[in-house]
Amino acid sequence: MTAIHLENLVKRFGAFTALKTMDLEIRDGEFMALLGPSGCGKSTTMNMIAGMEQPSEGRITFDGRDMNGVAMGRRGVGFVFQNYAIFTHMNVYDNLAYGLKVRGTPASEIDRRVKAMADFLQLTPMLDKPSAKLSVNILQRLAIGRSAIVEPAIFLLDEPLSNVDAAFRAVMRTELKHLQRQFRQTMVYVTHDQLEAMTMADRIAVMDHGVLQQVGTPLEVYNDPVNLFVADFIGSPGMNLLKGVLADSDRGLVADLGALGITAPIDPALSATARKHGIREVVYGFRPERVVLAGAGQGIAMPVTFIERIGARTVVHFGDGEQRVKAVFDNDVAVQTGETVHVAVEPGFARLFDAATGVAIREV
Ligand SMILES: Nc1ncnc2c1ncn2[C@@H]1O[C@H](COP(=O)(O)OP(=O)(O)OP(=O)(O)O)[C@@H](O)[C@H]1O
Repeated sequence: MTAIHLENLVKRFGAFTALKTMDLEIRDGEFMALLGPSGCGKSTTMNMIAGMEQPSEGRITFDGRDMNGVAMGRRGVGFVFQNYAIFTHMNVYDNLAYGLKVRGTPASEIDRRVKAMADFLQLTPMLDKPSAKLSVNILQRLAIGRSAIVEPAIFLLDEPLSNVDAAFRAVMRTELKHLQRQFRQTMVYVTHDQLEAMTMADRIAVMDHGVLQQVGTPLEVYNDPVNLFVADFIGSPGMNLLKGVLADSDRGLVADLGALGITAPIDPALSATARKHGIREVVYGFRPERVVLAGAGQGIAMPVTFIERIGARTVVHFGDGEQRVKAVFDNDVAVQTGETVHVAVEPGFARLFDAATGVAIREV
């Protein structure tokens, strides 16, 4: 296990700055996901940890040791890419054994570990199969096994599941988490898929445009996004984000949600921050999972425009135009398209953002 510290990391490719600033501590044995849209700098960050790219500024330390100038092969990292790096002229057994052989591990030890890894990844029936004949799913599983078998202190995975099919991806999410629990490696996992990050990671580093936006546990980034980017990127469907203007009323500060024709009361602690910073234009956010059906005369009356039933979950779309609301219910819900129903947000689950900066308004 090794702690990784990225300190004021910057990466430029000529005039283009791919990573504008990155300060991140990845703890010993932690599963950290680097999550963000395509081009945000995830792979660039990962390649610098691996030693494939050198930082333009800042430094990377492993357990306090500066990695600047330390070659890739001497960093003790295992790496799995989107495109599996497998020796197609070898069978499954020899691919798994390769890393141990080059390290001079005794043959009996190699045999024991290859069989244990094959068993763990359900590759035992294929051990003597030529790798060239394997399916994409099995190849990626083999690529993971081949890197994991040498038990690197740090295991880096860059979108390892993006080429495999959906059912296999779900299986591998569980297996990768198991693998990490078993070997207690420090794992850094690059993905643009928030579901992968949410289900596997201990903490998620959310990135956008070469800038780290937020680091937190899956629940922290889900419940308390620091800005509108994180609020929108995390969650499926994303957070409901309604434009509003703050106004004084006899109920204290309220957000006038224009097109919805309602005013939402603002938590006194958040009101104090908003007043202190003179914020007027806001975005009022709440998770679709926190919308509840309210009794007649309560909440907001909204027309149901569309219903998606996805197995045990139902996504109900309310309203149209700019101020639309989505709600997710765990079970089938007794509403019909075209009907007007009353909905409300569970108390304590609304979030407020400064519309000008996109930053979450927090208690001071
Ligand atoms: N060697 C390079 N030379 C020039 N630009 C590069 C180089 N490598 C990456 N970039 C650019 O840096 C930015 C970040 O790339 P990076 O691969 O880190 O993004 P990413 O978040 O991993 O996205 P993706 O999932 O699409 O790979 C992109 O705009 C990319 O085009």
